Amino acid sequence: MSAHDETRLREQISTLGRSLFDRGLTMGSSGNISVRLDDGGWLMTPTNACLGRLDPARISRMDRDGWLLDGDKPTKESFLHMAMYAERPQSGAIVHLHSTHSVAVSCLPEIDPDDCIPPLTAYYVMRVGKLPLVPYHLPGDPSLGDAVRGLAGAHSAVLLANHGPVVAGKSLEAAVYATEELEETAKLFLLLHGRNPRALTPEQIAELEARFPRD
Ligand SMILES: O=C(CO)COP(=O)(O)O
Ligand SMILES: [Zn+2]
Repeated sequence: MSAHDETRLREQISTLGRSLFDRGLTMGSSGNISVRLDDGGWLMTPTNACLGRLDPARISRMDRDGWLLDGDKPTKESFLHMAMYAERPQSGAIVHLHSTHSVAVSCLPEIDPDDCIPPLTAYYVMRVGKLPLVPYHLPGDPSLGDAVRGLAGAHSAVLLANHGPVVAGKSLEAAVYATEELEETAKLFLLLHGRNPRALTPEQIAELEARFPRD
């Protein structure tokens, strides 16, 4: 990857981070973003950084073993991102947010831990699919990586209990789109609570998956 490409990726992380933050999709210094590099390493947002005010030059660059090569100290969830990448060679980027409605769903006692949000809309099926719940762990706890490893091969998105979503995509743009779709569908799910909404049928889901395969 050329220096120009890496510069472009650093700018894209900062631009999309600001867009997510400015729309209230994560608060304070919560959330983190990573992108896989051609050499097997990653760019990751620094720990305790506000996604709305990232400095492209200070984004952490790590090698394929997770050692910091330059930039600020990486997110405390770096091993969570790396565990997900290890299971998903097709994924080029990961977004983790504390987006309000998704976090709200992650706190509900009655959700199905194998599939937290029903298939309410076509775009949710196209961008997210089945969303498993990962049991609660401390933020930054290395055991979170192990918990995600078993699920990430079959799922591009997981929901951390009482915490928030972690979403992988082929590109950073794809991961951001999927995270936004997840948040909007979590909002719909909560809006429709108690109203017995009609979810898509297995046939409708199969048709979408055939026509618009996810990564
Ligand atoms: O969302 C977060 C932890 O889960 C934010 O942590 P970092 O500031 O270390 O990225
Ligand atoms: Zn978090």
